[in-house]
Parts: sequence; structure tokens; C-alpha cells
Amino acid sequence: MPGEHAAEEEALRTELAAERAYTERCRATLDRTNTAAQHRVMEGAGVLTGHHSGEAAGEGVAGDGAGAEALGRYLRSQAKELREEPDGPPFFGRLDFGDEGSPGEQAGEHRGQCYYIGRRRVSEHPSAPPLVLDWRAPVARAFYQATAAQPQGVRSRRRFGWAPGGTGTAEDLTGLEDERLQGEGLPDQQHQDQRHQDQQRQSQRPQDQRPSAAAESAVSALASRIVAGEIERPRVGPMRDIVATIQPEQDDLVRSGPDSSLCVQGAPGTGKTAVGLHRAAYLLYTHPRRIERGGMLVVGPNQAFLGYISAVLPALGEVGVRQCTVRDLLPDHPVRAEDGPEAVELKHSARMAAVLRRALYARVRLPEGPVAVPDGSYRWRLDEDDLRAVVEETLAQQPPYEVGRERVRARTVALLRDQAERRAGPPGGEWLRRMGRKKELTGFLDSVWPRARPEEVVAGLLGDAGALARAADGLLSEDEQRALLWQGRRPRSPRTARWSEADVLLLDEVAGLIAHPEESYRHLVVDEAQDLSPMQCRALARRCRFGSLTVLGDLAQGTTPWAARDWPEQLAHLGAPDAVVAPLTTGFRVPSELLAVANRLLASLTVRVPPAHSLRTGGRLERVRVAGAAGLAGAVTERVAAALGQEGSVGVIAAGERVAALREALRAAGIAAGTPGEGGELARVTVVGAELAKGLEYDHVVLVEPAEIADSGPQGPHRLYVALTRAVSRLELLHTDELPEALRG
Ligand SMILES: Nc1ncnc2c1ncn2[C@@H]1O[C@H](COP(=O)(O)OP(=O)(O)OP(=O)(O)O)[C@@H](O)[C@H]1O
Repeated sequence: MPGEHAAEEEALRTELAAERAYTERCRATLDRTNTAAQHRVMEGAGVLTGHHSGEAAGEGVAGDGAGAEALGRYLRSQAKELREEPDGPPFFGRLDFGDEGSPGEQAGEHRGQCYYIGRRRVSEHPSAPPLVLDWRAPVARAFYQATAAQPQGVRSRRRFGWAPGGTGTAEDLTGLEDERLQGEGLPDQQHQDQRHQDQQRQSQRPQDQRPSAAAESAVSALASRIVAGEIERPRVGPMRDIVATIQPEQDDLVRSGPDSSLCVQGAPGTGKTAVGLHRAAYLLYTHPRRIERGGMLVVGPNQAFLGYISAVLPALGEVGVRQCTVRDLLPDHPVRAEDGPEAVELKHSARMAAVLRRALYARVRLPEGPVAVPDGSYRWRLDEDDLRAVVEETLAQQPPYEVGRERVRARTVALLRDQAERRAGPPGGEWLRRMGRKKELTGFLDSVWPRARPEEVVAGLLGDAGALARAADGLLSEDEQRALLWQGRRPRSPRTARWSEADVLLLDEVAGLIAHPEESYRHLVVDEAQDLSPMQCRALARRCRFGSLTVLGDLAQGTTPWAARDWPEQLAHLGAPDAVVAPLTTGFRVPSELLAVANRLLASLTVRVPPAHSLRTGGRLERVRVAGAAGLAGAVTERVAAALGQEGSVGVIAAGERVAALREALRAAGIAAGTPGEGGELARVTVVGAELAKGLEYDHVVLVEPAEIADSGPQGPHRLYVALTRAVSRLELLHTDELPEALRG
């Protein structure tokens, strides 16, 4: 009825005006907080440099110089955080709790309350109720989880629509949407975003698939135009946070506790990376004492990927979390040699860890004969049997090598102490220390448990056929040993050895056997974990001995020669054999039309994973046959130019060898093409090798010569699967060769 409609419009206008006023209040508060923090820094800095009020540096503030310096660092980091924190909407949701609580459920302490939910807490005064709650606060969980069937005390959930790219000012608030979870007589969606009202989202909802229960709950979320708009927003620039639209099955993973490790097996575009990063932010917030920022580490496959995801944690208010590749964690040896493929694979294999352990412990010898230790005019005598028992028992305890050496020293001194005690009563601490430093004792130690350096151990193994044969007996075949041995270029000393990329892993493994690494993280988020080799997994595991992991990956997207075939084994290498494996199968990136094609490829892969459903439809697939190979670059340029006529980003994915030429062809046509992770917000076109496309996404993908990618070695089909699943809306298959069978029309 027109009258009813007008009344509704009026109500919406009133509500929007009230919410805009609230936005202004939040922004004013944020501005004040920011200014106050900057002020504190200036003051703090003034005090610290002695320019302030004539007081001695730091006095009255931090008591001493070191304390003052620490305070200064803290204040600077706080102000830096505030500066780095991007502007954005101060909130994205609102929860109104019912007065009564639904049957069987209690609104409890939240009865009748109204909470705004945002990326960060906004508070006018420490003792006043906050204007906006952090999305990680326990009560905010209901925003993600409450349903009409289980309202969790929530009467109504409001979502806010903000102008894309805006800074979150009052004018940027463009719409709101209410979902009634309790109460009667109200339609589900009370108010709609004014700007997006005409969009025909309904017709875009998937109907051609039978979704899982999780997908169904997500589909119901799509009933929200604001959520749908967020999911379908064109992609340009780095990855965004998804905090306003986290789905219930994702939220369960984000909020699972820090005690046990978690492995997310997720089909392409199901939000693994997003879930992992939000989980990192959640854990930092919820368990600040257990997991400080320095104790959280995010590991990704390459710099391109890290560049792509680097803005997400800062957007969630978490700056200063280290994000790096496995390589970045390893020792900084210059790489000056290259291995053959067989040697590389061997060096990444778990068997190598066993070989290295043997090589290291081959240095330990059982004592031969007694040892005499002079003490003034007296000589203590240590029996061979006793010494042998000391070494054997220490070996059996399997401590890190260096700890083992010190243990043998301590226990040998204890043998001396026992003798001294019998002779003259308990000796003093000084006597024990002196005995421990005796050159006869150190000489004995050097003969049975010599010091070891990783370089010596690895060079001693790879440069000596005999040593390798002994360490590899029963573990590596003769052919494999030959592949590992340094041929012809034996270094004169370990110092001059020319290490390969994979050797650095071996050096790190041995360093880890000698002593635990100094760096020790409380939580690791490991992305694209299916691609890690056992030796890389071990490098991560030893840096998180007392922590837990969030392992993210997709076995179907494994593209390295050592990619994992199943999770239990990979998780064991990562030191988290008990991690729960949770699947994500509802896709947010690839539309179902494109996913259907990619799913056809799954059958030709060597791993078994559940196929994905997609929440998105309207994807377009085009197969474009180009007459001659010479015309391919021209055709790519043409297609990219046409794609630029539409909204969003364009990714050209091709076999690695083609990338440079394609980028050049685009440049010649006046199209600037960036490399992934570099171009920032402005690069709309990216050319990327199929081997680096993992984790990235583009609105429009031009996939060049798919057969070439499929045929690029045993992992080729996996690589093609990755390439096929990068498109958010449109995928063009450009080919001169026949398409792989699964991709034919
Ligand atoms: N709940 C959500 N709301 C909105 N967007 C989402 C949601 N979950 C995921 N997305 C979006 O879907 C896309 C895919 O997410 P993400 O890259 O985390 O998936 P992935 O499983 O890691 O993919 P891949 O396996 O291909 O690397 C991203 O653009 C992400 O922002």
C-alpha cells in the first residue's frame, strides 16, 4: 500500500538520521582518543629527553632510564598504531537484546541492551559503557551466530551499509537493514539500503545446487542485501577483512580456543585465509597474556601472497604481527649453488631429518679407557664403565645435542664429586666449577661428545660418500645418496661451502637438533600449508614447541613436488598430530558456474577432497581459441583492454615462462601491469605465473594456454585447478592448443 510504503520510508529516514548522529559521536570520540594518545607521546618524549619541566629524564614517570625508555617505546608504538589504523566505519552492526529472552534462552545480563559492533572498541570514558564493542567481545558472538531458531536473546540484528571506499563519516552511512529474531508481526528485513534497493539479488541466488547445512545458513545470510553486496563487491587491491560478514561456520573456527591446534581444509575461496587472519586477531584480543603480538606468527607461501594479505590484520587493529615465509625464518646463508630436482626433493623429505640426526650423533663416541683428572697433588680416576654409562644414558634421553654435551659434563663432574665426598666430605661449589673446567675433563668431553656446528655436520655429510653411506644406511638408496653428494666441488672447509636453497633447510634442521631455536611462538597461522615439505613443517614446528597452530590449506591446491596428500601426516610434521581437521566447502569467491568447471578437474587430481559449493552465481566462462601461437600475446592484450571496460581487477595467469613477455606486450599497448602483491590499490591489471597465483583473486581472469599449465609436471593439474579458481566473476580461457579435456565445452 502506498501509504504504508511512505510510512516505512519515513521510519527508515528517521532511523538513518539517528544512526548518523551516533556515527558522529563515535568519530568525535575516536578523534579525541587519537589526539590524547599523540599528546601522551609528545609529553612522554619530552620527559624522556629531559626537555620537559626541568625534571631529570624519566623521573616521576618511570623511575629510571631503562623504564623511561621502555615507556617511550610503548607510547610511540601506541601512537603509531593509532596513526596506522585505517579510517573506516566505526561500526558495522548492532544487536538489540529482547526484554524477556526467548523460551529456553536467556538474554541474561544483556536483557534490553543495545550494542554496536565494530572493528575496535570505541569508548568515551574508561568507566562508561563503550559506544562500540569490539567484534571479538564475547557478546558480539551473537551477531554472527544468532538465528531466528536460536536467537540467543537477540531481538533484532541490524547491519549497516557504508559507501564503499568511504572513510566512515556520517554521510558514508548509506543504509541499514534489520533482521527480527524474536517478537511478532515484523517482516524479516525491515529496512533496506536505499541505494541498493533495486538490485536484483534474489535472482542471483544459487538454485542449481543442493547446498550443505552450512551453505544453507550462509545462503540465508545472503538474504541480507548488505551481506550479499559485501561478498559481491568488486575486488581491487589487497585483501580486505570480512569482519562484518563472517558466516557462522567461519565464526566457529575463528573463535575456537588457543589450546588445541586447528586445521582448515577449505575449497578455493571458502575463506580459509580470511578465517586464519581473523582467528589470529581473535586470539590476540582474547588471550593477550598468553599470546602477545610477538608470539603470533603468520606464515604464507611467498611475498606476493604476504603483500596481498598484509592489510587485513592492521585493519582489525592488530599491527606488529610478523607475517613471513618459511624461508624468512631460516638462517641467512647466502645461496650460491643449485640442486638438481632429485636432490631438492630428497632434501625436503622427512627421511633427511633422520639422516641428519644420525650424522650429528655419529660424532658421539663411547669412552675408551679411564680418565684421570689431576686435583692439586691428587689424581681422580674415572672408570671407563662409569663414563660409558653416563654417555649411554644421556644418549637415551635424547636431549638437544648441546644440552647433551653439558649433561655429560655435569654428570662426569658428579662422578668426581661422589669420589671426593667419600674421601673428604661434600666439596663446595667452587671446587665443582673448577673440576668442570679442567682441561682433562673438557678433553674427555671433546672426545666423546664434541661440539658441533650445523655447517660442519652438513658439509661433513654431503661432502663425504662414506659418512653419507653410514648415516643414510637403510634410509636412502645408493642412487639417492649419489644425487645428494657434492660432486667435484668439495669445499676446503665448511666455511667456504656453497649452499643451495634446500641446504639452508638442512642447516636449520641440524641447528634445531643442536639447540632449540631462540625464537618461540605461541601461535602459528600457516597458510597454504598443503604445499609445505616435511622439512619446512619441521622448521615451523620447532619454532612453536609450546604453542598451537592454525593450519590452513587445500590438498587439491598442492602444487609443490612434496605437497601433502593427507592432513594427518602433514599435521604430524607440523608437530600438531592432534589438530582437528575442519572442512569449509561454501565458496565466496568463485561463482558456481566456474566452480563447476574446476570441480570437473578434481577427479584427475591425486587427492580426495569434498567439492565446493558457491554462494555466488552469475559467473561467465568464455573459451577463446587463438589461431596461431604468435597471436597469443596480442589476444591477451585485446582481452585485457576489453576487461578494463568493466569494474574490478584483471588477472592474467600463464605459465611462469610467459609472464615477462606478456607483461611487455601489455606495456607496449599502454597497459601497466603489476606483479602480485606490489601494485597496491592502483594496479588493476596483474600478470602472474600459475605457480604464484595461489591465494590471489581477480574479478576477471584471463587464463593463458591452460593445457600448458596442466602439462607442467606432475603437479600441473593442481596448478591449473588453482588458476581456474582465482576468478570472482569472469574467466576467459585463451588457447591455441587443445584445451584439457575437463575444460572443453
Ligand atoms: N564471510 C565472508 N564475507 C565476505 N567475503 C568473504 C567471506 N568469507 C570469505 N570471503 C571472501 O572470499 C574470498 C576468498 O577468501 P579467502 O581468500 O580467504 O579464501 P581461501 O579459502 O583462502 O581461498 P584459496 O584456497 O583460493 O586461497 C575473499 O575475497 C574473501 O574476502
